[in-house]
Amino acid sequence: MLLLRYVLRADLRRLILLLTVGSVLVTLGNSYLAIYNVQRTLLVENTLIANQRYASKVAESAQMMLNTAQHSIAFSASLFAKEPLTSVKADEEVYRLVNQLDVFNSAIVVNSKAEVMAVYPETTISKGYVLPENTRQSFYERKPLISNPFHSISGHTIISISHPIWNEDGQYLGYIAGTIYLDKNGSLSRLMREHYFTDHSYLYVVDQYGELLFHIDPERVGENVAQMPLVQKAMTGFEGSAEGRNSKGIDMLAGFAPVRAANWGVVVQKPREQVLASLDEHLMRVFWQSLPLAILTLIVIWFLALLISRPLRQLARNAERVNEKDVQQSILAIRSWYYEASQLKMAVLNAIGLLNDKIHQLDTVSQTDPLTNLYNRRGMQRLLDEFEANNEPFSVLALDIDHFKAVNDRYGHDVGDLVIQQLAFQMKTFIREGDIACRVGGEEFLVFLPNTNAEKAFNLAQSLRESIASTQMPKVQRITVSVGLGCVHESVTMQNIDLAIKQADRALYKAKNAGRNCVCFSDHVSSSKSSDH
Ligand SMILES: Nc1nc2c(ncn2[C@@H]2O[C@H](COP(=O)(O)OP(=O)(O)OP(=O)(O)O)[C@@H](O)[C@H]2O)c(=O)[nH]1
Repeated sequence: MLLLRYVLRADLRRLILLLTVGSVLVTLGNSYLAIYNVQRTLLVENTLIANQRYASKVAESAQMMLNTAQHSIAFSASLFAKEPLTSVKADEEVYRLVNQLDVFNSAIVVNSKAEVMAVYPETTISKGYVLPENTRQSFYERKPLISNPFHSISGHTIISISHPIWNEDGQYLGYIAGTIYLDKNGSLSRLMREHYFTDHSYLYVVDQYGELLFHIDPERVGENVAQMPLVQKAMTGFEGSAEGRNSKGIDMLAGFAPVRAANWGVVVQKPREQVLASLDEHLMRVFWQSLPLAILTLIVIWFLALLISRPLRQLARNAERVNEKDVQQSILAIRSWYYEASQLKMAVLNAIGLLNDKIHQLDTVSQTDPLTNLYNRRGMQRLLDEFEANNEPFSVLALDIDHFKAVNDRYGHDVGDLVIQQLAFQMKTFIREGDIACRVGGEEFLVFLPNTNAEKAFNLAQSLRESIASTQMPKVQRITVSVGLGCVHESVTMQNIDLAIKQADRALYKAKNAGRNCVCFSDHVSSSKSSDH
């Protein structure tokens, strides 16, 4: 809401700020997203590769252990080929197998009648025990075997590694076998446990039927997980990696590798969420590290926005007060340091110049009499204000055409106008530079003579009157004027000015009464003591 209000009160600076800050934020967001995506892909790929390598390494170790076990059993079987298979010899061999290698949990020698000849350690099975039919795989197949996992009579899940015993004549004497527990006491289990991870990764081993041979949760050993897609991949006999769900519905990144000697699959996996958790931390670190620079960037943007918008802002502010006197000065002072601002500044200055000219024109028109182009009463008042402001003494002539009514009556109004125009022209030509003539009524004029005393003014008035009287006028041949004179000598106040004009009027009246075509004046003109003559 606040942001909306801020935008709605938009000015250039805010817009630049919003635009640039928005762009920076979008760019930053994009960068974070890109970093996140690239890092996530990398992390997932690296985890998959790492898990595959680990699975491969563990599978290799298991393979080596099984190979060692097979070689040991094969060596023991070869011993009986050279020497007669006696009970004592068999006892010695099973004892050696279990204790020397630390691979087998138990060992057994079965003779050609499927009777146990030797067993170590003696548990539920003892010498003379005849193997039941369903446990005679090694006995019948007569070849080196790694059995499928099975539950022993003693309650362990075990595998058996067996080798047939042939004497030198090729006669089958039975077989020797070592067993490995798959539960926590077994050598295979110990081997797997060495590969425990501390980072939420874990591994498990399945046989060719998808049964768990090893799992970090010992309770799950023996469970069939063949339906799990990851397990199915691991059971293909190839090394690889894949993403998939575990039995609890958790997304996993898994690597797998086969133990070919036993058709097993080793799977190493890590929850995807755990892998990506580090990425979130990483991204937060990137965010905090880039924050000072981002803040600095925003400050620089703010400063630049200020710098760019400043001349335009100042121009706009000045445009608001275009009527004020000093506006042109303040616009000239604006530092328009780039092209657009400088052009705008010129345009605004030109516009203000034009406006002032226009105002001046209108002003002049409003202060000028259209018929004669002399000042009218309004123009005269401005003049008087200046006299007062400058405390400038002056004399004033009140001038009126004699018997002008007769002119109008005889020649018509148009001729009367021409006469007024001609008279005005003659007055303007006659008066000195600095003197000012005004038309204040139909055929009444006031002529202001700055810094001119009464005597000088009187002489001037006489000359003007004579000049008019001797000038040829349109149609009417000749006209005369009567002139009254007033003066302001000192203390040029508006009151004294009014008094001087009134005195000039009265003097004019006097001149009319004196027979016209003459000049009369008041000698005391600037104070109430003045009187007319
Ligand atoms: N043509 C013309 N006549 C004007 C104008 N303004 C005033 N008048 C006339 O000027 C005449 C002034 O006459 P009056 O004031 O009686 O005085 P006068 O006839 O000049 O006689 P005195 O002043 O006493 O000598 C009137 O007839 C007005 O109509 C104008 O602009 N043009």
